[in-house]
Amino acid sequence: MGEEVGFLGLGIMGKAMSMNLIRHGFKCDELVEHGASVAETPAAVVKKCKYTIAMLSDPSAAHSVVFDKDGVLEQMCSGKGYVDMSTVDSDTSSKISEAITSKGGCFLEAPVSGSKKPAEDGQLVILAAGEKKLYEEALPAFDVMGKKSLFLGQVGNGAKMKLVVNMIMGSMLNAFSEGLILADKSGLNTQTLLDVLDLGGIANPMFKMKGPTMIQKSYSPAFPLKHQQKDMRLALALGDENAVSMPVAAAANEAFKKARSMGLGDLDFSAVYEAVKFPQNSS
Ligand SMILES: NC(=O)C1=CN([C@@H]2O[C@H](COP(=O)(O)OP(=O)(O)OC[C@H]3O[C@@H](n4cnc5c(N)ncnc54)[C@H](OP(=O)(O)O)[C@@H]3O)[C@@H](O)[C@H]2O)C=CC1
Ligand SMILES: O=CC(=O)O
Repeated sequence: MGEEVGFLGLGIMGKAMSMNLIRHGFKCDELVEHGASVAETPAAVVKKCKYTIAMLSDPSAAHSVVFDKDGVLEQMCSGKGYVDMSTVDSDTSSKISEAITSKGGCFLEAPVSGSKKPAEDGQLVILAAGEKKLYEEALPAFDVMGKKSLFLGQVGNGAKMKLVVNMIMGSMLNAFSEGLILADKSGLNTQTLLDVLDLGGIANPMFKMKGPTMIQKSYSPAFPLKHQQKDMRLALALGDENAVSMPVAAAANEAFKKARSMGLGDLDFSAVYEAVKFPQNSS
């Protein structure tokens, strides 16, 4: 990926990831600042660039950027590559893959694990699947955006891996929220709980990072709650398809849905703490 790279989707993640590409000498299209040029439509980006990377909110956004009028597909052709790093379900990814390859292009899905700070620091974990040749071509870009890239085989495997990881993460955050509430309601100091957790076998970076801000009710979005709920929903659908019973994840999804209904969808996903707390406060 020596040539100019197109980047579609400059939200929390896309902005940080594309900035890293620019910092490391990639010429990035679709960035307003820092000397990169801006194109009007996804089709115009694809026309101009050999490689286009997308980092979009959800399956519907990933789908429409490719298939809608002035979308990626209009200018896709042999010799071009499309790398979708959004978190979507494997069906969406497969449909996009089929469309891109039917026009002669190459497709790779490459969702990432790691949030705003790892994106800024080039420390993401990249879960790629699809066209191996495109993976190899994309590695120099992945190396500046991430600390580790994995190639997981056929299209869909990257999407599934990402959903499994985020299903676990969302369930853990709910258990953590309940623990904070239980500690508080039973007269314990929540900061002491964080210290104890950090010393033991269930210490982890998420509890360490989110715990103090949750205690302070500070939910500036690194990973928007609406996206975590989307991931729980998609992971539960994957469970349906495979007849995997997931009562813990289903309960966690309900809490994220409740948080959305409370208007917390654009806050950080740790704001689920407020939804978990709410029934206790209202009783
Ligand atoms: N934030 C995080 O910690 C992580 C997020 N992810 C995943 O990465 C993806 C992006 O997340 P994040 O950056 O946080 O999300 P944001 O909500 O900050 O950004 C989403 C981006 O998608 C664009 N978009 C949405 N709908 C459309 C559409 N119909 N057509 C074109 N563009 C569209 C938005 O454009 P506009 O602003 O113009 O609406 C924006 O650039 C999601 O799939 C998320 O699940 C993965 C790992 C970590
Ligand atoms: O998808 C979110 C993350 O932190 O990874």
